[in-house]
Amino acid sequence: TQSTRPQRLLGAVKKNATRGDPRSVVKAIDQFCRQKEWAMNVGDEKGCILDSVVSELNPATVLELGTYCGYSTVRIASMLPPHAKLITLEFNPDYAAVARQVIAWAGLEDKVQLVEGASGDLIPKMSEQFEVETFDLVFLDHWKDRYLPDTKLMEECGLLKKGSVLLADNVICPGTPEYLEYVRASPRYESQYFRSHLEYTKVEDGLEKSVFLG
Ligand SMILES: Cc1ncnc2c1ncn2[C@@H]1O[C@H](/C=C/CNC(=O)c2cc(-c3ccc(F)cc3)cc(O)c2O)[C@@H](O)[C@H]1O
Ligand SMILES: [Mg+2]
Repeated sequence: TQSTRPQRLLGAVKKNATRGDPRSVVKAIDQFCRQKEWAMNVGDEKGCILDSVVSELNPATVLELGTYCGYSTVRIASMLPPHAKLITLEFNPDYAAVARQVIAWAGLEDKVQLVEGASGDLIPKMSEQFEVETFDLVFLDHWKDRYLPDTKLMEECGLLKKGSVLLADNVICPGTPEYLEYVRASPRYESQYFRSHLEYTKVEDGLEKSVFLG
């Protein structure tokens, strides 16, 4: 049977990255996507913006919506302080299986909890099932029409506190117009756009950083 692109991406990680070295895993995926096959990872250019937001925030609890192959999971988890936790949600079992191996290759299993399921179902269960009160950082990178409903759901479930940061990928391409309008118009958020490019291309894209004001 034919391999899938995520499986070929995993093969490139195992071939070119060093076990236990997250930066080499990130580099191997970026190289694979530049030289072999494009894939929808946040990529190296937007990834540097992601890194700067994480290092500035130094979050203890992180939620990622949409694991895909685990590229941004590895980028974020590799920068977390010792007892910090990253919960990442992924509803495609094939992608989840690849991501688990990418995260393991990077040696970051202890910092990451990959939960299989739909964000809309799992977000209301966060506090009781995953022992999380609030998230310091949420990285949104799943289906673009889920950014807004899931943000409202996180508000309703009390998962955001004053100072919590939402960082959203692809606000220009493919675009998340309803989400963008909401966080920019709402008095409960202070939003900032970081202009960049769609991963591995010259097309404009960017990240929107929105601080929850409580
Ligand atoms: C509600 C729910 N719950 C749990 N997991 C969920 C979920 N909704 C989706 N997922 C999961 O997350 C990933 C999906 C990511 C969607 N990302 C994009 O569509 C995307 C697309 C581009 C792109 C840009 C220009 C083009 F020409 C083509 C594609 C770039 C990107 O960076 C993207 O992120 C994928 O792993 C999916 O299973
Ligand atoms: Mg994306």
